[in-house]
Amino acid sequence: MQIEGKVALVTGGAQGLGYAFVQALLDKGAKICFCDINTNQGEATLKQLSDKYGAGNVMFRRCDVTSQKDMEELFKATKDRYGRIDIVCNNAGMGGETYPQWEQVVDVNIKGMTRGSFIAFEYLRNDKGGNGGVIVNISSAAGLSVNPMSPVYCATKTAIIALTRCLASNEEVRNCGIRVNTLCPSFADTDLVKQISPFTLHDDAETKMENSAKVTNFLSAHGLMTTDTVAESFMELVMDETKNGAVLRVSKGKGNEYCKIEVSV
Ligand SMILES: NC(=O)c1ccc[n+]([C@@H]2O[C@H](COP(=O)([O-])OP(=O)(O)OC[C@H]3O[C@@H](n4cnc5c(N)ncnc54)[C@H](O)[C@@H]3O)[C@@H](O)[C@H]2O)c1
Ligand SMILES: CC[C@@H](O)/C=C/C=C\C[C@@H](O)/C=C/C=C/C=C\[C@@H](O)CCCC(=O)O
Repeated sequence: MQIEGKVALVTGGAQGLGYAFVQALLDKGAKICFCDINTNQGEATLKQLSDKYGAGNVMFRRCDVTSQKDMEELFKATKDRYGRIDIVCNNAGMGGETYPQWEQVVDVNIKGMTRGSFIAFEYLRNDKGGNGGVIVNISSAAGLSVNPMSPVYCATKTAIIALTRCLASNEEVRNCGIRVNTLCPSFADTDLVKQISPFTLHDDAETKMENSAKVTNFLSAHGLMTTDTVAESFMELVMDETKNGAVLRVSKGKGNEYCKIEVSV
């Protein structure tokens, strides 16, 4: 896929991996709409990107991906501004293993990405005025190899792999010219990783210290990628038109690994 002149929508683009995906797309000549629930960070990122790439090539809207109304308005505003949508990155996500945060994790990580995929179909489908295109859902290596410290987060990321594989292998979706891929990064240097707090049955200080040490050891064992490294893998899923239903794991230690997840037909 040639990126020059294409229009991309990225959720959770104010910082972290989403911000890196936005920059990688702008570097290739895309026009961008990014959203985020964090208005202050979104506005600050918008100013930075507008100064660098031109205000006509990037827009920001506050949007909560758990809100159907917000997301419908986001897609409509993007189409109204740029006249088309070709690329959708469902990136917004969060971690959390205790009540009530874990319910928000499920809402954002599963329902938010499902919502973003389904609304994207209405704008990309070439049988109803769209141009076809590609959806990249951001899962995680934690969706491929789970760990006892993040049961809820891992469950949500495994769900995204299943959602993506099912949608990509659906004949109706394929016949509308839409590709659906998922990226499964291992650890990258973002706020989400800095704020990790593992699942635990105990709240005593000693257990918290033990769990904190486990997380630190886990992180150091896997290593941290830069967000730009992850963005390179993301762009491969966007630009390579042979990639549909791809499950791409990327890690500091092993780089890119395409994973085979069975689809029963
Ligand atoms: N950082 C990693 O190591 C890593 C690894 C694998 C997968 N991921 C995934 O990458 C994605 C981005 O995470 P990140 O590491 O950049 O974290 P981050 O916390 O730096 O960025 C996430 C962004 O999403 C936004 N967001 C959260 N909830 C939202 C909502 N309801 N509506 C709109 N925006 C919302 C946040 O405000 C933030 O700007 C997530 O889906 C995460 O699970 C991250
Ligand atoms: C230290 C392992 C980590 O998964 C533990 C997390 C504990 C609780 C918080 C949880 O809700 C959030 C997890 C966030 C993980 C961030 C990045 C992962 O997506 C990367 C997975 C790396 C891997 O498993 O190879």
